[in-house]
Amino acid sequence: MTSSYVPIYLGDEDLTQETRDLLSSLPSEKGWLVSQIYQFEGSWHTQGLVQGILNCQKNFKANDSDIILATTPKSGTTWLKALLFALIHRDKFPVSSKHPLLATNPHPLVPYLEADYRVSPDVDFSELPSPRLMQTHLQHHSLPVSIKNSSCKIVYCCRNPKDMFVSLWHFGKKLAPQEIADYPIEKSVEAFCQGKFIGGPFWDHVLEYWYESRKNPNKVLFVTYEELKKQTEVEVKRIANFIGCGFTAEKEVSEIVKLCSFESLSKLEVNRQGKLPNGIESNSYFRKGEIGGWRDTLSESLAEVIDRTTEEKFRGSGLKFSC
Ligand SMILES: Nc1ncnc2c1ncn2[C@@H]1O[C@H](COP(=O)(O)O)[C@@H](OP(=O)(O)O)[C@H]1O
Ligand SMILES: C[C@]12CC[C@@H]3c4ccc(OS(=O)(=O)O)cc4CC[C@H]3[C@@H]1CC[C@@H]2O
Repeated sequence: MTSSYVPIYLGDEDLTQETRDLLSSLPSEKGWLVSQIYQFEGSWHTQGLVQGILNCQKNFKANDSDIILATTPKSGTTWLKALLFALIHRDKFPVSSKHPLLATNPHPLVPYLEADYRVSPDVDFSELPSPRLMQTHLQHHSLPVSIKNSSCKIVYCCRNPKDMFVSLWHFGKKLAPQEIADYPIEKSVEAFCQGKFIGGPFWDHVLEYWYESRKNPNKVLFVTYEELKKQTEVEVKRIANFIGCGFTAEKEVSEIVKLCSFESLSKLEVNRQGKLPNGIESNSYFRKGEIGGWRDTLSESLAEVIDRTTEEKFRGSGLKFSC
């Protein structure tokens, strides 16, 4: 059994026989936050997620106009969900006191593919307004074939691994204090560097999308949390052009950037109180929203362990994180 705090879609109830058979053949380990994780197609997942991924790979049919947000967990998913939602729907929802992001957390506004397919294998996204916007944490090679073969666009966002790790560490501490206490930070860094956590290995995830974006720049846009933070308007315009909804008015850009900023979203009642449909407290997705915040949590020696892994993994790729 997975731990009780785990969102229902990551849990291990009602798996199909096909998934049970598959799981019994997969390498498995005690997770850092959940009791058991499984290595499927090179990446680590809970039993429930493996079921969701299989359903999604079998049943999801991408439209040419779809926009897929792909991220590693804790790398700016919430921010990009808000920005992309606001960009895509800006004609229907101009920035005003009635904007949906003022009343709804960004997560329920943008479906999370493998999680939604976990809850319901025949979930229907055909009612979503076009262009449809959906999110995934899947590695590129695990995406449903139709995402790769259609003309839909993929916006990929990652973050420097030390901040990503620290963000996940604090997220876990909030969600599962006991599991974190049982799993000291040194062990978590070790597991992280071995890639053994949901969605890991981090570096393989990033590299795959990095190479895809270079091979096919009209299909995959590579964004980093750091660049988005440092020059938000420039990056938002780049994203808007990529998804085919470029701006004419500068004012529109700055209004969307302001609406989706950490400062604005984190202050809203809807993001401070209550739980999301996945059972996680809404405020868990808003902590510090900074670059380099890892310094408050990681010792120099633990930071070096992550840096060494990054150096090894990214050698020769031309990819570097500034932090
Ligand atoms: N609008 C926003 N702008 C910048 N960072 C944001 C943001 N909304 C959430 N975040 C930060 O993004 C991280 C969560 O990532 P995800 O959305 O992928 O789960 C958290 O980082 P920290 O824990 O470092 O603060 C969170 O604070
Ligand atoms: C999907 C999720 C972000 C990832 C969260 C997560 C990440 C790593 C974990 O560690 S390990 O047990 O695999 O070692 C566990 C979790 C559990 C919760 C996951 C989050 C639920 C909603 C977020 O988008």
